[in-house]
Amino acid sequence: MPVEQSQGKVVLKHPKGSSAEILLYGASIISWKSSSSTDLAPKERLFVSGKAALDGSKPVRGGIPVVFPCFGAPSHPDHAKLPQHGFARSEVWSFSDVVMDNDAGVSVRLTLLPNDSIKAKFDKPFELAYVVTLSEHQLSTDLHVKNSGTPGAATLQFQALLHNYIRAPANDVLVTPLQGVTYYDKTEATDELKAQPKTETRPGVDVKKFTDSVYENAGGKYQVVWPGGGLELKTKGFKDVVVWNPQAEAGAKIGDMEAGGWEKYICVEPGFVRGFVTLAGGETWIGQQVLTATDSSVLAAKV
Ligand SMILES: O=P(O)(O)OC[C@H]1O[C@@H](O)[C@H](O)[C@@H](O)[C@@H]1O
Repeated sequence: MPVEQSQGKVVLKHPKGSSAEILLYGASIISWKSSSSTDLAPKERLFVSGKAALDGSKPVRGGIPVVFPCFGAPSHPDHAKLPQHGFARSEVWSFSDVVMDNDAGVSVRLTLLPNDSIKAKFDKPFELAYVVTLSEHQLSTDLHVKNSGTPGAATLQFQALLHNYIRAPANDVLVTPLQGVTYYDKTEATDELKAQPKTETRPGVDVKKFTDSVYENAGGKYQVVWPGGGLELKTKGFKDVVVWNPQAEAGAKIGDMEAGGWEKYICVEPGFVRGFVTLAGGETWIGQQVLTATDSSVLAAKV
């Protein structure tokens, strides 16, 4: 069966061998195995820490957590009661339906609506739908955010981000093309320095040291390459991108990070995180990413 559901998990299987596993908890994708056009053996493309909780007791350290309605510590008054990165990654979503099931791909929709625990912290009318589509070499994830209030009712203001933990040798990986893009460096010591815009000068961004950079209006299409491997990210609606790797400096302080885990991934996270999306009652916003497994020589030729 191309879509299997069991014990809080949805598994997608493509006839050509790729697969994806999604927890209803947080709609967190915890595995994506895919071949590429030049490497025909499906292999794991995401990193999940060996110490990650997968039992719904805390957000998953790895995979693709969904960040909504705030990125980082809340900075908007509507989000004041929320934890870092909001509630979407720590609520149980509902399986809605199979959207597509054919040779091109298999696709499912999960949804999250306000419940009592959310309303206690964020009493705004919203509906979230998350459509995950698996094809031979690609994984697409679309986040639909609706202000479910009536036209003329209060606006819904939010940030959203897909926190991709891409399995890659962190000390050999490069992200392009971010040269010339304005970014904010969250590794700086003070709030004042964190808020100061910098301009990226590197043709390829590495994470050999502790990196936590928020690139604003970053272009929407990125290559993540390392010797012998690579991924391409294409996005819509997510105008910004965050590049994060804690290295040992910050990684050793993360309780659910396995020893040396920071050497095994890079987070490249498309989001709308500088400023806020504002939706009037009845309006919907869509943020989309398409991850394509490919090999670095193909990507290098495109850069
Ligand atoms: O530990 P968390 O809440 O999952 O966050 C991990 C990281 O997520 C990144 O998106 C942030 O830019 C970092 O500042 C943060 O440390």
